[in-house]
Amino acid sequence: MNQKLHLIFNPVAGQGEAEAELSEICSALQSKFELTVYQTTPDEEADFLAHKAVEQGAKLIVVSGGDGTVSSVTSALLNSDVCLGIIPRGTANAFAKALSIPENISAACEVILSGSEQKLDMALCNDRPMLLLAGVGFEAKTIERTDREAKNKLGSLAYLVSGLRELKDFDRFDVKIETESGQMQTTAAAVTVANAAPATSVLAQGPDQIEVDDGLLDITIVAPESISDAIAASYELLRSAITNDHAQLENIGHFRAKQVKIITQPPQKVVLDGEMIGQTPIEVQCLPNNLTVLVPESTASETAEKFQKKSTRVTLANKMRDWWQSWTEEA
Ligand SMILES: Nc1ncnc2c1ncn2[C@@H]1O[C@H](COP(=O)(O)OP(=O)(O)OP(=O)(O)O)[C@@H](O)[C@H]1O
Repeated sequence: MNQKLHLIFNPVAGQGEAEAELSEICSALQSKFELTVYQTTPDEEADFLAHKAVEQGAKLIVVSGGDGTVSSVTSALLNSDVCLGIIPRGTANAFAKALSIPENISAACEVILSGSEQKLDMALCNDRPMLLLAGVGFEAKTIERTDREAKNKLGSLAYLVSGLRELKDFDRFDVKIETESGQMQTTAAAVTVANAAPATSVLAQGPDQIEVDDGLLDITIVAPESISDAIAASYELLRSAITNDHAQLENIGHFRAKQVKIITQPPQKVVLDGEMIGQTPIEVQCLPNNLTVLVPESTASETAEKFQKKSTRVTLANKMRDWWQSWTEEA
């Protein structure tokens, strides 16, 4: 008998033809799985449906929608042995990009049919599940400015347009950051705490590479003095994302921690995995190896290779800790 698969499908995500996309997904997956399909509605959101599927004994849940839908489903999977598949159909598809899952429906279905299981870290931000990142300040304002109408018209360019508008009058704020190894205070325009992030999440790109399975959060602080500084910082972060090299401007800081508390003055808006969740303060805690996701074979083998390079990573982490200590002593 075929393995059971529970599909959670958001019919309004993205800009495609939902009905045709659903039937494409079902016919691709039916060859190997016995499907139960749930469609999200304003009353029955993805997290509710995912909890329902888990209660019915689901061992494999596939989510198809944008980042909001994927994030919602992960909330039902914390600390469980349920495996998650992703068929991205949103505007930004940051989860899929971060895990190298293709944005084309038939290629994403192929990953469900023949991909590999990978264990990923999850995190909790103010007790809500976080798979990608929490943005404080600039990023949150950019996301808030990007409405449904703009996303329908411009797709992912809508985020860029909002970001450029926001850049024109960016604000700075005082921030106190506490981790398990120390605390610091500074003035910043954006603070980003990332568990995983695609290259398109520019403000998270302080480090050379964001590891999805290292048990650590990557914290990037951008502290420009002027608009031209802000533009230079954005450019440097973009370069860091493209070249996998860490950002090298004086007004960009980066470090790693298992948990972090961020307090700002005045309070700043916070975006969590693409959704506005309120204001600072936030507390984020990494939950190592908490989620199992189906990824392309190539992503899984890259991860295995990374484990062989673990000694290099430990050296880098030690360097980072020394840098963090000297920075906190100066602050
Ligand atoms: N049937 C529905 N009708 C109206 N809204 C829905 C329905 N199902 C889900 N939603 C809403 O869809 C939103 C989630 O959309 P999602 O983030 O997945 O897609 P997106 O906005 O296209 O993508 P992205 O986050 O990449 O920009 C939630 O706010 C949820 O309330």
